[in-house]
Amino acid sequence: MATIVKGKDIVQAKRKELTAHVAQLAQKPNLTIIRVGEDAGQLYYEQACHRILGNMGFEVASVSLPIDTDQATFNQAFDQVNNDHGVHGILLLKPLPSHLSDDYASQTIRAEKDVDCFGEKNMVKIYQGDFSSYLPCTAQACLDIIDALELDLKGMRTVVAGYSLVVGKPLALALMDRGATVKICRSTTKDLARECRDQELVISAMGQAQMIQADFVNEQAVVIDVGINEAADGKIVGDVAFDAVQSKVKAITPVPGGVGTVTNFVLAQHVLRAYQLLNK
Ligand SMILES: Nc1nc(=O)c2c([nH]1)NC[C@@H]1CN(c3ccc(C(=O)N[C@@H](CCC(=O)O)C(=O)O)cc3)C=[N+]21
Repeated sequence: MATIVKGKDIVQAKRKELTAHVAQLAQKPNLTIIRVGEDAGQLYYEQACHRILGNMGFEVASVSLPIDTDQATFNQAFDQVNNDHGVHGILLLKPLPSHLSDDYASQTIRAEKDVDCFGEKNMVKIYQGDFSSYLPCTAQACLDIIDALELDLKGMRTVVAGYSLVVGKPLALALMDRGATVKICRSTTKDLARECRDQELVISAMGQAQMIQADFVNEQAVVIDVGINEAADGKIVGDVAFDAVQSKVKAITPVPGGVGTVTNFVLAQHVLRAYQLLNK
């Protein structure tokens, strides 16, 4: 039986501290979420942000644009949020509809407001090995879970399955920076089971339910499930076949209640940092 790694246990004490800190500020730190369309995963995250950051004393606002918004209108809406002095952190929900590019937003976002690290300035730093600025919240959440488990990443055989700009790629770079031996896979990797089977740490961020099965893992493995997928019955599930895998491995994060919970807390930390940077 695996240790079930609950996000709540990792963030609970720190959440109290952060809430107390926020209560003492002159003004509520503001997170503004920009969403185009009505994607289920994005709405789920957005609602969680409103509820959880709201309860911690943040001000959370949403700018919701229709799915057929054109590029000029999108850029204009982005400018408005980026230039608004009342906004401290910006979360642009991904993915955007395929007819829209985030090039303009990524090139112009004020680095201090870039709490999910999609802007070019912050992204380049990560590529250069400078992790002093923001890391995307979900990638940071995985590192926080690794730290809570006190895993020694030096030389650790690690698979990152999934290579998105918001999770897989920055996470792989951060793990390499900490000395891990990182193998990057994706859902189309030939024989993914074979690539995962002898790994000490398996992180799945592919966004496909039931991808990681019991024969992908060994008894010593730690499994971090980043996936957020909607099952046929409307429930949210991860990338890992949880019941089968948890009976075999050393430790595993559940969905919901695992990485997502920590992601939300990291976002709150980043918005507080944005507030501090902008009020210096
Ligand atoms: N630019 C960008 N960054 C993202 O990080 C991003 C995104 N776009 N688009 C959508 C997906 C989805 N996602 C979630 C993160 C946390 C929860 C979450 O907080 N879940 C909690 C609680 C949910 C609840 O209690 O309702 C949990 O799993 O325990 C959910 C979903 C981030 N995404």
